[in-house]
Amino acid sequence: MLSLSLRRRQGDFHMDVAFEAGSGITALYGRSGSGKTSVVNMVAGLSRPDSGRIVVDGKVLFDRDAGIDLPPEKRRLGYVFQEHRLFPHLSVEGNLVFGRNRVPPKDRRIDFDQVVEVLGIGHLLDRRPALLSGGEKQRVAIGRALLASPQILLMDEPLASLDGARKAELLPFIAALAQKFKLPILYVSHAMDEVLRLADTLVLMDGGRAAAVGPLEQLMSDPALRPLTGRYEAGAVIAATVASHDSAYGVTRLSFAGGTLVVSQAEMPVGAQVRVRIHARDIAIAIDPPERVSIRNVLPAVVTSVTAADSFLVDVVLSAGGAQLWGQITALAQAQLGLKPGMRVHALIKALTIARGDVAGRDRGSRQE
Ligand SMILES: Nc1ncnc2c1ncn2[C@@H]1O[C@H](COP(=O)(O)OP(=O)(O)OP(=O)(O)O)[C@@H](O)[C@H]1O
Repeated sequence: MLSLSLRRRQGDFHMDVAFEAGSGITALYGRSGSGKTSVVNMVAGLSRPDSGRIVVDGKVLFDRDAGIDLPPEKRRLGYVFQEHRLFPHLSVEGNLVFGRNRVPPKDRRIDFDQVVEVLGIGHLLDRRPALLSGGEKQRVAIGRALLASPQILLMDEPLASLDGARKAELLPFIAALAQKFKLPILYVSHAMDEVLRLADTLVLMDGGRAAAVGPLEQLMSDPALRPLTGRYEAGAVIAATVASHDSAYGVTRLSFAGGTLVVSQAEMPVGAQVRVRIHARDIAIAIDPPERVSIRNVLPAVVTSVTAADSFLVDVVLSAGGAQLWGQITALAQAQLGLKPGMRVHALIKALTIARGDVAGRDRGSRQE
């Protein structure tokens, strides 16, 4: 568990950040200049806060009042940067061994062979970094950081320098790390597709502050946070499990807290954990249960909040069995329906509007997308 509370003035910019990050992947998300890298650098010991405290798993890394400020090499952190920073004169194996040798044998808790296997780099061990693709280099850099048996892994835009295909190749490896090595990860990104795929917890950074911290599904489905999440299209994100495939009709059924969702057939095994993005504009709301309607997803729900987004649109947050859905209807529709918190309604979602890219695999046990 990472717990931090930090203040630092850098030029005109004031950082004043506090949050806690538990197990799994915690994403620091925010626009350029919001302070994401500054947080990671302070945790790593690469820059010094003016005041505050940083604790990882009960170990105090920095405490201004107590006069504690461990140097980077004593912090037991792994750091993966945007660019790989591998040693060019060493082979892949040499780079990995370098990482492992940074810690005395008694403190090594991450197995060399397992790292090689999880990252799929066994066939590259003899090669020099210059002969690797961008994605392969980054996998080796991750392996080197892991083998130093860190208490937490810091990843600062590790995919930013890769093209779309390499990025897609690396995402499942990163998703597998936190679980396979029981290692919390602090992951900096300004790319929402990465964050959706990876993050358990989201820290929304804004102007040097952690403006909101919480489970990703909750923060993404909150219209009030739209100024921070909203460069991305409005909508909810729900956690679900692949329940069945129906090849005859080309559909997949996903089960989630609020019932079953039918989507176009997904290439994922039954039982896989997924995250589904449902765009606010694709939710229609009916007060009475609709009959003989083409829409397959009709979910009973309760209205949680109704807020005008602008003069034309109204945001309606719904709870479907505890899962939060976010719909947008016109102000005209709201004038006729008169939705209020507590009302029982039916959320209608066209299966067609949930595109393949909206269903992201979360099955960290496999390397499948
Ligand atoms: N050493 C420094 N001295 C003065 N100002 C700095 C220093 N380092 C960063 N800043 C400023 O602090 C602010 C936060 O920078 P930071 O790099 O943490 O943002 P970021 O959210 O990681 O941005 P990006 O997504 O562009 O990498 C910026 O306004 C930046 O110009």
